[in-house]
Amino acid sequence: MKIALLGYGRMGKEIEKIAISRGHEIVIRKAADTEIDITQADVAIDFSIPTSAFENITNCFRNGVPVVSGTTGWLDNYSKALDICEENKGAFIYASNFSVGVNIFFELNKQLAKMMSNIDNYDIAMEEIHHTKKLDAPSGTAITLAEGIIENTSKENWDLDEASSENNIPIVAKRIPEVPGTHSVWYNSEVDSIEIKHTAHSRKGFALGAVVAAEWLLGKTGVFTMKDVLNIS
Ligand SMILES: NC(=O)C1=CN([C@@H]2O[C@H](COP(=O)(O)OP(=O)(O)OC[C@H]3O[C@@H](n4cnc5c(N)ncnc54)[C@H](O)[C@@H]3O)[C@@H](O)[C@H]2O)C=CC1
Ligand SMILES: O=C(O)C1=N[C@H](C(=O)O)C[C@H](O)C1
Repeated sequence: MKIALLGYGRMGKEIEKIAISRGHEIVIRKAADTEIDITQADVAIDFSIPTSAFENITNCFRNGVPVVSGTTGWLDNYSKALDICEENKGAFIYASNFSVGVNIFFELNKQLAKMMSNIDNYDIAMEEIHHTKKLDAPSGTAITLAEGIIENTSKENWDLDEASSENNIPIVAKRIPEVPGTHSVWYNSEVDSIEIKHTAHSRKGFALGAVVAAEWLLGKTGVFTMKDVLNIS
């Protein structure tokens, strides 16, 4: 496949290595707000910045190029992007996290939330740790985890705060140099704690997942998720 990399930072460069090792060609490397001819590409992979993702993604829809996006922090515009995708009969996959491990973790988190929903005396807490260059907090992955808990319990929202409250899921975001991404969910009671945790050891898992998603998306029309790509039920 001819791939356009929309965003050529830490992730763009990691994706490039994996894409080339799987026989693909990189035809565009976009690292700023510059003009590009996206129609040269069979598929685009957007790992850019929160303020550029919407424009990058919708430019692909308008030009008939399928797009995979992993950029976080732009989701206020997500439903507008889906409308533009539909108008143009585009193809789109967004995931807050493309690694296989985290997508399994998302399902585990939902199952655990369901099990805990009728058990009293446990407080939920969540922590995400990332490198100090990360622009957004909490991470997109932490937000997806919180949404999975909200779907399956009486919790109503999340809060970037250390205090626990009746309806909130408190998320603590820590920034430590070089950490690729660590997410933990706890249920704490007076007598014990239950903890589930995912630790990324590098960016390879995110990058491989994004390339696999792009391979899977080619030739399809519509909006999909990593559950479709990985066939997780
Ligand atoms: N969904 C997932 O699995 C993962 C998502 N991410 C997310 O991906 C995004 C990128 O992460 P990193 O590569 O670590 O960041 P980075 O800061 O290393 O790279 C972002 C790149 O976007 C470029 N850029 C700026 N304006 C642009 C524009 N208008 N069009 C295209 N590129 C532009 C910047 O110059 C930079 O090279 C972040 O939002 C991060 O949270 C990161 C890892 C995994
Ligand atoms: O910015 C990062 O690095 C990461 N961002 C994603 C997120 O916000 O969840 C995914 C991963 O944790 C790395």
